[in-house]
Amino acid sequence: MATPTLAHFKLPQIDNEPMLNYAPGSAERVKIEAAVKEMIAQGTVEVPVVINGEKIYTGKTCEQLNPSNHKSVVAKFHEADAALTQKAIDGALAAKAKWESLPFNDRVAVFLKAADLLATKYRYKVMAATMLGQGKNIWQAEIDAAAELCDFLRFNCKYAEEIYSQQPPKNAPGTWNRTEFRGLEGFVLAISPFNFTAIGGNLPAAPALMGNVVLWKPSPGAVHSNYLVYEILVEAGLPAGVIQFVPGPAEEICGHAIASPEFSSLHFTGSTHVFRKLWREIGNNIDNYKSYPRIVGETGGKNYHILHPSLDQDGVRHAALQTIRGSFEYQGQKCSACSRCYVPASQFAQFKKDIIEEHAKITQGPVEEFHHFSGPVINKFAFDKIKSFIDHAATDDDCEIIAGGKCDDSVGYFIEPTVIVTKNKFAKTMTEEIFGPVVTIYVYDDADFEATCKLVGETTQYGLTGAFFAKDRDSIVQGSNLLRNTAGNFYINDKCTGAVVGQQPFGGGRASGTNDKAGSWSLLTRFISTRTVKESFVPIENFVYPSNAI
Ligand SMILES: NC(=O)c1ccc[n+]([C@@H]2O[C@H](COP(=O)([O-])OP(=O)(O)OC[C@H]3O[C@@H](n4cnc5c(N)ncnc54)[C@H](O)[C@@H]3O)[C@@H](O)[C@H]2O)c1
Ligand SMILES: N[C@@H](CCC=O)C(=O)O
Repeated sequence: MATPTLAHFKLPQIDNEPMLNYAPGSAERVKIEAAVKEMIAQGTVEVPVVINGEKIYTGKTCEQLNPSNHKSVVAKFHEADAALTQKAIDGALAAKAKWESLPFNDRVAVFLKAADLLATKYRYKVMAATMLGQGKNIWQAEIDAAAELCDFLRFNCKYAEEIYSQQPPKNAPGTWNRTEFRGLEGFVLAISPFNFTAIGGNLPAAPALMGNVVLWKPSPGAVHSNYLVYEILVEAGLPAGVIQFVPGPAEEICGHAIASPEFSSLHFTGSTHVFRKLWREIGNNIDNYKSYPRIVGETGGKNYHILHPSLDQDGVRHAALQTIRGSFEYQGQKCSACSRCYVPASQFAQFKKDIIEEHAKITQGPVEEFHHFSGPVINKFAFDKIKSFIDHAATDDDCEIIAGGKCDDSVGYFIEPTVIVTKNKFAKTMTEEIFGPVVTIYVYDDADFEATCKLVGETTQYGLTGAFFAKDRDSIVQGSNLLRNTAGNFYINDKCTGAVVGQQPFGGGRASGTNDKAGSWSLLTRFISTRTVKESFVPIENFVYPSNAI
């Protein structure tokens, strides 16, 4: 039965999800503490593969460990394989026609409802899973699993509505022109990282909202929280098959999906080398696809803070505090985390003193000791990798560790927030992505500000985020111009992390990604294939034109 269109519906007002503050004794603090305790008491959770609404327990399982205490298994998840991936593709394609023909308001309602369920009924549960599974403290879990994910789900609806309202401005007499924003033919493959529950949710949800069907391969480091998000979408009314939840071996699942002629798009967030590998696989398979696949990927970074010589004492202190936050929040495991810092020689003594004094106030420990600013890194692989950077700096004559540097994986994967000062502008820790709580400072001559801006752009292959601290407007304009192509998200007198959906659309260029800007309308345009429709109302009477008259 055709669906009648009986009105143009207006979306509810879309605003950022208000962030709660979780001060000790507050109502929300009591609730999150209770949710964490309940989740610990519940023990290991079993997570299935979900295909066409069916929960599949394959029996081939993998464990997600609690990074604060690696003896504790957060989740045992069942793994899909190539055969199940094919079943997921077939099921998704079968679900597509009904899903994309659902009226826009009904599609939107699923995601708005999911956001409301997350903000209320499931807020503390998803936060607790993000804390215990991904090693976030309360505040980091709130800004990710509650606020950012609600914002993605809601703002996507607003942006989709704006896209749908873009119609041809002109119609010749007797005709009517329209634009349809179709989903892509085939299916989208969404591959998500461990570090943001919100990104996990957005990678499949954004294309699904635009009428696509999606295979979601979550990160093994975030399976529990991601599965809860999946269940919320289902409770909100997402039809079976529209998003297929397929955890398991990345190469087997993703390789099979990318080899399918029906593969229409990659929506990826993760490391640069994995994205490049996938891009190559897609390129190698180009003759077999029904359509040219859309490749969307947000990847690594080597983000910077740079201080201008114009800063006064307050400005330097502000930059030092923002550097502590930008480098060490969530143990530096944000793609946007500050990892290198350029300080003029005239300000270095004060900056160093401020950094060391503030660093001494950082406490670190398991996430269920709720007051800690710093927690564990995600797993043994990350621990060993980050430690190797610190070990390298410890033996490098050009480098001095001025704060932190200790690593302990006896119970959880703890790495002290570490500050290195280097004389080598191309030191290993100035050039390579570490993805951990390590920041390296390079001191430049005040007279070399312009050259240092050039250096910022030439030191790494990345271009994700950067922050510039300066006092007067002329310096701000100068720095902003010189640093234009070094970052997709550029901050003036603020830290280089903490982008908010609806406020700072997020993404970078160069090796940091395709810069399609998560949390904006432009990302959504990657998952649509427009159809232009012209309708004529009046029959023609002759095929010749006046100019053909003799
Ligand atoms: N630019 C951004 O917006 C952004 C946001 C978050 C994280 N990141 C980046 O993500 C990285 C950290 O996340 P991570 O450790 O989860 O990244 P990762 O690249 O190790 O994993 C990301 C996803 O890719 C999958 N994967 C790994 N190898 C694969 C393969 N061979 N084929 C197919 N899939 C494969 C993983 O299982 C996971 O689901 C960092 O580099 C960080 O900068 C970027
Ligand atoms: N919204 C986040 C994105 C981080 C990616 O890992 C930030 O800017 O901190």
